[in-house]
Amino acid sequence: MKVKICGIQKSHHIKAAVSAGADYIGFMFAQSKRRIEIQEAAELAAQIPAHVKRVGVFVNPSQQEIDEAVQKVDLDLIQLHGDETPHFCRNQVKPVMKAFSITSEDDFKRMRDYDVAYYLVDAPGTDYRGGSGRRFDWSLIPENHRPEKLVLAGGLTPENVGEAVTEVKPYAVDVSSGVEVNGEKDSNKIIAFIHEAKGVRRNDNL
Ligand SMILES: O=C(O)c1ccccc1NCC(=O)[C@H](O)[C@H](O)COP(=O)(O)O
Repeated sequence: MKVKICGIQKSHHIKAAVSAGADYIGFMFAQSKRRIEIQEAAELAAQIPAHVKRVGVFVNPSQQEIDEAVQKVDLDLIQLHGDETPHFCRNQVKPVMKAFSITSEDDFKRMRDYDVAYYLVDAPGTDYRGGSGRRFDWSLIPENHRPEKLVLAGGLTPENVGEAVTEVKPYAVDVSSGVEVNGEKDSNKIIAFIHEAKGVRRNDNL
């Protein structure tokens, strides 16, 4: 199981995520309490080994904004959380992970218009367009929805990610709020989440 840790802002959280086996690390460039400036993200990204993918998260960005972040942060993937059109997604220089808020089965029909590398399914945002810490009803995900391209997000935690992996069988799981304490990322939670998602037994590291 692949794991993406989103909204990282500190170097020691990158170290925790990388050492526990994270596959993707996300930087928030959109309006969010987790927002980071491009220059800061570039400095943090330099600490990420090449086998871990760097993801830039945007909401309705301009092309110029994406291009600048791709170049300065050396992004591997672009995550789009707004109302970006299929055409906009298709015309990016890096693979796109398009986020969809799920409230009904119809939301999956909308996805058919998009030809992207990954489809991230998330609960609807509250204050922002993502990162709400809320779960959506996983039973809305159609059985045949290309599991090799599905990224499950929304309200995942170290406690429920094992169940999510077994039930939904996505390509990857994505988390932000569930690895935070008092609104800040927490290294122990990051490590626990990655281990639970990947099925690493707790005493494997002893
Ligand atoms: O995290 C945010 O603050 C955010 C704000 C605006 C757009 C997207 C945002 N997050 C994107 C993510 O990839 C989150 O990990 C995903 O929405 C799940 O969040 P959570 O339910 O908090 O685990």
